[in-house]
Amino acid sequence: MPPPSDSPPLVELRDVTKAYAEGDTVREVLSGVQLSLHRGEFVVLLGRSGSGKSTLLNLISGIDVPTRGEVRVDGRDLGGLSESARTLLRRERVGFIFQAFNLLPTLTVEENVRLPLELNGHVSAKAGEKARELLERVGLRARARSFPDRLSGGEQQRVAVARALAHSPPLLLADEPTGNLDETTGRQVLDLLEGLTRQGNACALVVTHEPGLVSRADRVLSMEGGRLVEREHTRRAAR
Ligand SMILES: Nc1ncnc2c1ncn2[C@@H]1O[C@H](COP(=O)(O)OP(=O)(O)OP(=O)(O)O)[C@@H](O)[C@H]1O
Repeated sequence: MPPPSDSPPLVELRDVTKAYAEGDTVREVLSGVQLSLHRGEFVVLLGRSGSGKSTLLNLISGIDVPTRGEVRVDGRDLGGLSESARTLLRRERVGFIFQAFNLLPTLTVEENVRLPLELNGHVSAKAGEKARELLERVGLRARARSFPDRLSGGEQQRVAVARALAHSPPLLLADEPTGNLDETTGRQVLDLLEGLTRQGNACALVVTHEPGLVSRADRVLSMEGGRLVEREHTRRAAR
C-alpha cells in the first residue's frame, strides 16, 4: 500500500478563512488555513481555548461554511453542495465524538450504536449484529440493553466511540474526547479510538490537551493566532 501522503487527500482545506461580525468589526478566527488529511493518519489538534479548533472541525464536517476558501471532503467541494447534501455526506462519511458523550438518553446502549447504521439505511437485523460486535470490541457487550445514565463516564465514551465508528466512516472528528474523564479512563478511550481508527484505515482528527496523545499521533497540528501550524511529525519521523 502506498504511504498515506501518496493517496488523494480525504480532507483538503485551501486558504480557508472564517470571520465573525462583532458589532461594527469583523474578527477572523481562522486565517488562510491550508490542510491535507489522508486515510490512515491519526492527527492531533492542539490550541488554546478560543483559538478556533471547534470552528475548524465544524468547517471540515460541513456544519459551518467558510467565509472564504475551499473545503473538500473525499474530493467533493462542500461549497458546491446544498445544506441537505452536506448533511448526507456528513452522515455517511464522518463519525463524531464529543467531550460530553452526547448519547441519546432514551435509547439503550445498543440502540445508540445502531443509530448511524440505520440512518445510513442498514436493515435492522444487520445493524443490531454490527452494533453488538462493536460493543464487544469496546468491552461493553454485556451493557447493550442498559441506558446511558447507568454507565460511568468512561463507559459512555466507549459507547460513543463504537457509535462514531459503527458505519465505518473514513473520517473521525473528536472534540476533546477525554475532557470529562480521569487520566486512566481517558487513556483507555484513546487506545480504543486509535486502535479502531487504524484498523479501519480511517483518518482521525482529535482535539485534545492530553500530552500522551501527542506522542502517539502521526501528526500534530496547532491553532495559533488563526493559523494552523504543523509541528514536527512524531511517529512518522520515528519510523
Ligand atoms: N457563531 C459564532 N459567532 C461569533 N463568534 C463565534 C461563533 N462561534 C465561535 N466564535 C468565536 O470563535 C472563536 C473560536 O471558537 P472555537 O469554539 O472554535 O474555539 P476552540 O479553540 O474550540 O475553544 P475551546 O478550546 O474553548 O473549545 C471564539 O472566540 C468564539 O467566541
